[in-house]
Amino acid sequence: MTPLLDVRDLVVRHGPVVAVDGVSFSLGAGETLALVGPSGCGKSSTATAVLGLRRPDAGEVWFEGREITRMTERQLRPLRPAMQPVFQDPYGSLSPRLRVRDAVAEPLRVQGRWDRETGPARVAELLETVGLDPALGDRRPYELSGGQCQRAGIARALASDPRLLVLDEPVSALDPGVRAGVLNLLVDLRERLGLGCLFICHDPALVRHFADRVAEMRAGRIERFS
Ligand SMILES: Nc1ncnc2c1ncn2[C@@H]1O[C@H](COP(=O)(O)OP(=O)(O)OP(=O)(O)O)[C@@H](O)[C@H]1O
Repeated sequence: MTPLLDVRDLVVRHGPVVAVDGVSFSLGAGETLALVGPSGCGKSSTATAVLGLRRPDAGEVWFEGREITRMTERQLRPLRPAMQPVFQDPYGSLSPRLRVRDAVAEPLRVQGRWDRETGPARVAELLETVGLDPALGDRRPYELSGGQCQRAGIARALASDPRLLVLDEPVSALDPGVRAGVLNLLVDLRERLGLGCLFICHDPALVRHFADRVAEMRAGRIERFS
């Protein structure tokens, strides 16, 4: 079967620094692969290349059987909703200007899927899906706790009906007390929605709880899978 994501011999350089040095892995639909390793080993650089946010210097990224590495922005645009990032900083993924309700609605509007009749109920449903009271939709991000804000960012990602989530340290900035809640939410969503997840994390203990497979990265390379 065609994998959801197939990364082949990926190389990413930042000037003279070789951040990713020939990384290959694949990920099936509904599967979670964790990328673990020390700070600076190239995890985030891998993520940005997978998401098509930067072109790799060499190698290929295939998404659902299509090679996206050499696509133009125009060709890539219809695929972008299917691959959604969730970043470390919960406040960074939501515009401070927008109420949470509008931030979650924005992908629906941008993708031409907003319906004035059903849209508000869809937004409320998305907020409930991530364990937030829809009444919090009236607030702006800075009026939410870190955990609530990360949940709102996940609701926004889900508004695009993604098939792949690329989670870059999604709970690392949260208080230890709320981490487990957000992690359990991610486990639940992954199972309910059949999402493929590339889960980037520096904490091997967290990863064991969450991933089907673990790729250990060091100095730009995957040293082993377990
Ligand atoms: N925009 C950039 N410009 C220059 N060097 C960069 C840039 N982004 C990353 N690097 C370098 O590339 C290497 C890999 O960084 P990357 O952020 O991908 O690793 P990481 O494993 O995600 O680290 P962390 O867990 O600290 O985020 C590091 O040496 C880093 O300093």
